This record gives sequence, C-alpha cells and structure tokens, in this order.
Amino acid sequence: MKNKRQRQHHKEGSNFPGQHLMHSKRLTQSLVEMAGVESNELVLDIGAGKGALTLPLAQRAGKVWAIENDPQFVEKLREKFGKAKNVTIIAKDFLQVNLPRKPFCVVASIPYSITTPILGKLMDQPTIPMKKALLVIEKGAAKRFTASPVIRPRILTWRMYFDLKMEQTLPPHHFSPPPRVDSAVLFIKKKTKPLIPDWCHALFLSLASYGLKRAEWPMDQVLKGVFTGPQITRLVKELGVTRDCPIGWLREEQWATVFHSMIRYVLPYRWPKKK
Ligand SMILES: C[S@@+](CC[C@H](N)C(=O)[O-])C[C@H]1O[C@@H](n2cnc3c(N)ncnc32)[C@H](O)[C@@H]1O
Repeated sequence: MKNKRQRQHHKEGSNFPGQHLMHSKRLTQSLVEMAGVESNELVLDIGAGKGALTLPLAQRAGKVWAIENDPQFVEKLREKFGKAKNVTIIAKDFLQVNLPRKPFCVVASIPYSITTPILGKLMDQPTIPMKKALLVIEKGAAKRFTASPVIRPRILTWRMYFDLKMEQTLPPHHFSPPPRVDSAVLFIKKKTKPLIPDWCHALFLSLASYGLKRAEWPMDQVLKGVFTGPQITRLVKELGVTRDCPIGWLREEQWATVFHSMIRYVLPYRWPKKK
C-alpha cells in the first residue's frame, strides 16, 4: 500500500522521490554565487538531476562531482557534461559514495526524503574535510536545524563544529513539479574554531544525549548525575544561569562550558557513557 507521498510521485511518473527540479538559471546562478565558490575548490552537487546547479558550478569551481542515482538523469548529465574536464559524474546513491579526503564544499538541491542522512554523512564526523555547504532543503527541516535553543543531541553536536544558518525561503514555484511545501536555503560553514576538539566528538554526543533526554528539566536536577553539588554551584555561576534553568535552554557556547567543566573536574567514571 503506497502512502500519500509515494502516490503523488507515482502520478508524477517517477520512481525516484524528491525530483523537484530548479528551472530558473537566475536562481541557480545566484545560489552558486551565494555559496562563494572559488576557482580552486572541489564542489559536490548531491542529487544533480539534469544539472541545473552542475552547469554554473562547472563554470566557477575547480572540480565538480555531480552525484545522481536516477539512470535517466545520469544519461542527461553524461550528454551535457561528458566532455567537461572538471565534471565527474558519479552514478550512485550519495549515501554509498566515499567522500573526498581533501577539503571540499557542497552546493546542492538535495532529495528531501534523505535530508538528515545526508547531513549526518557530511557532519557526523568532524574529521570529514567539508568546509561549507549551501543546501536547498525543505523549509521545515531548515528551521529544525537552525532553531535556538537546540534540543536534539545530534544537531547540537553538529553545531559545536559548524555554523548553520537559514538564508532564504524558496516558494514551490521555483521547482518543477512544485513541491507541496516551501523550501529554504541552508548555509553550513565549518567554524574556524570548533567549540570542542575533534577527539571529544563522541564524548560530547554522550553528554548531550544524556542531558537532553529531559530537556525541560532544571539543569541542576539533570546534571547531578554527573557533577557534585559544589561543582554545579560553580558551573551555573560560570554559565550565568539559575540552577532551575531548563537544560534545554542552553546555547551551544554554554554546552561547551558544561563539557569542558566535566572533562576538567569530573572523574571519568561519572561521564555519561555512549548508548
Ligand atoms: C530536488 S532534486 C534536485 C535536482 C537538481 N539538483 C535541481 O536542482 O534541479 C533531487 C535529486 O536527487 C536525486 N536523488 C534522490 N535520491 C538520491 C540519492 N540517494 N543519491 C543521489 N541522488 C539522489 C533525484 O533523482 C533528484 O534528481
């Protein structure tokens, strides 16, 4: 039994979900400009479709990987870019693609159905050399990723390493066929100075998962499983909050303070463990 979304795609004559293509050259040009792509950069176009972004990217970037898993679109990409020296067409599911080992950027209008797995692949490991990404995604998702304060441990952990900003709303008429919801441009940039070191990534995720399990609880109640009473007193003073402040209200910088205090003052056997 197909759900509503699948039935809609079936009507549109495609087996590949999320094929809402951009048709305005002005828009695709302006997105590539907004991304600030440089002539020496490697750029990934994830879900390249018929190449609406691939073309302006190829004109600006050093190298472009056009990644697409619909064979009909791959055929079109080969016709258009087969001879372009700086475009590599990768006919694969992006989630199965090995990411570059050298620094790269992403400029893409991605398939909405796998937005979180795509972002996870790009940001779950801080050692992945992604410098920046300009992504067209569903507006609701863009709002979730940029909301403040953040109460999802995985998103909070991304934001310890990357700045995420919603730049612009794109109404359905920019796409063919038009999606039923608004889209938005999400801009992601690696922080010049991450709030926690790369090697602390898993440990921070454990602390965030532990703390945000009860995001609405007062922070002293939540943190007493990790910190001692006097340590909490010192910590809330340093954070500039009251003891009964819901832990879910903390900003990224405050989470970094909690984390660094834990590393510094709390014995490792009390640190939250990876689940
Ligand atoms: C929103 S469309 C964007 C197409 C094109 N970039 C544009 O702006 O016109 C998303 C594209 O992602 C492709 N796609 C869907 N799932 C994919 C996957 N797992 N890996 C690579 N491409 C995928 C679809 O076939 C579609 O062409």
